[in-house]
Amino acid sequence: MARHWADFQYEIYLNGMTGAVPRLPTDLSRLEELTERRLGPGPVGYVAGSAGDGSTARANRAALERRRIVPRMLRDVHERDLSVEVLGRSLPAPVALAPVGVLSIMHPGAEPAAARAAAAQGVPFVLSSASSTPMEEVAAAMGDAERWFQLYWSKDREVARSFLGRARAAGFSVLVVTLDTPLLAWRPRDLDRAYLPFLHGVGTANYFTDPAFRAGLARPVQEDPNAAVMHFVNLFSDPGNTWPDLAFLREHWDGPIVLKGVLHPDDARLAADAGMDGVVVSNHGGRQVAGSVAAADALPRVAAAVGDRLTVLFDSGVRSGDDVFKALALGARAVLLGRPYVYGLGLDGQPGVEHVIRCLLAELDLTLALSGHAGPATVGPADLEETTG
Ligand SMILES: Cc1cc2nc3c(=O)[nH]c(=O)nc-3n(C[C@H](O)[C@H](O)[C@H](O)COP(=O)(O)O)c2cc1C
Ligand SMILES: O=C(O)C(=O)c1ccccc1
Repeated sequence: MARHWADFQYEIYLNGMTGAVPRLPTDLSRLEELTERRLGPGPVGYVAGSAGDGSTARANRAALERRRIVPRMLRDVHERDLSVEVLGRSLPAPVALAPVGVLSIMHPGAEPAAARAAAAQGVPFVLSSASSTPMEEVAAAMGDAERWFQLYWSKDREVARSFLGRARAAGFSVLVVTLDTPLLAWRPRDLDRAYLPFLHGVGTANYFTDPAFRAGLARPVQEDPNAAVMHFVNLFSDPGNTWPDLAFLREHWDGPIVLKGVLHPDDARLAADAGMDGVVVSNHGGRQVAGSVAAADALPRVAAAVGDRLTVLFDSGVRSGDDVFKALALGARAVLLGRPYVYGLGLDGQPGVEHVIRCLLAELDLTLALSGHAGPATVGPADLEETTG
């Protein structure tokens, strides 16, 4: 049975008959400001911050806003089904929650709260390597709901291998390997406050619980936490990796592998040549390369290059159902939702994340219907026009 996402709209109006209004805004682009007002600028600064002067994050929005939907009429949109096949799994809608580290800075419920929300709504949760909760605990909070694991590919191969084994054992099905963060970028908002969450021991839970990581420490984590943090910072990522190194991942992961942070069509082709299953077209929400191409501008080029060989996913700048529609039209099979769900978590824990997912998908359902589509399959480049102004 297809889920009727748009019913959330009537649910809200019906609840209004008894005087209730939603606890959070239904325009998700308003969440950032509200979160900052309620939580203060500190944690929100880390989440909202970007590389350089923030122009890449703005370019992500501009590239989506520049494209406008051209709705079609009289196409029978009475019965709709938003489900899609992605990497061999059937998803109820073309959306998953993006990997976001250090969620405990936003809410004490952290990753388990967000993961429960994703599970309750049936959308996949992608757990970050840099989560503030060990992956086994997050998995336990999710039952058998769909979960994917994001790998920060450690310099210590034994740690990377150990993470893959643990993730597999904990029921994570798809591996998302992030390529755009061999180093953390120049992020003035964090630099000006001299704030890096790891130095406060946040975002290291998977490492500190890992036998291979602990084997590299001279003394146990509890005895010398500062040394453990420094060890984490040193091995967290490996700027020395090159394309042939992907063979290591294929060897140690028997499910689908998706490369996150691909923007150039030639890199997408190299991913396909290396036997990968998919790519996430993403500039990390503008947090890595200042001045980078907007993700939505890169998307159609990557889709044209490898759309027939790889599953193309997208993130960076998605704030509404119509943004999801546009990403599908530009060639994405599904999108990852980033900052909006993190603000939902900060404002209201698990219910806040569920609110965000339900708003996004209700709006997508309505956008599809009002544009003449009964589901994602019929959406394509002809549904958009690009404005110049
Ligand atoms: C606070 C924060 C932490 C993030 N941590 C990770 C991470 O651990 N791994 C990863 O692959 N991407 C990480 N990302 C990037 C997201 O997965 C995603 O690419 C990005 O949020 C999309 O941009 P948007 O939020 O503007 O839509 C992080 C993003 C934010 C905002
Ligand atoms: O802040 C980020 O964007 C990010 O990707 C990250 C990297 C390491 C740990 C936590 C988050």
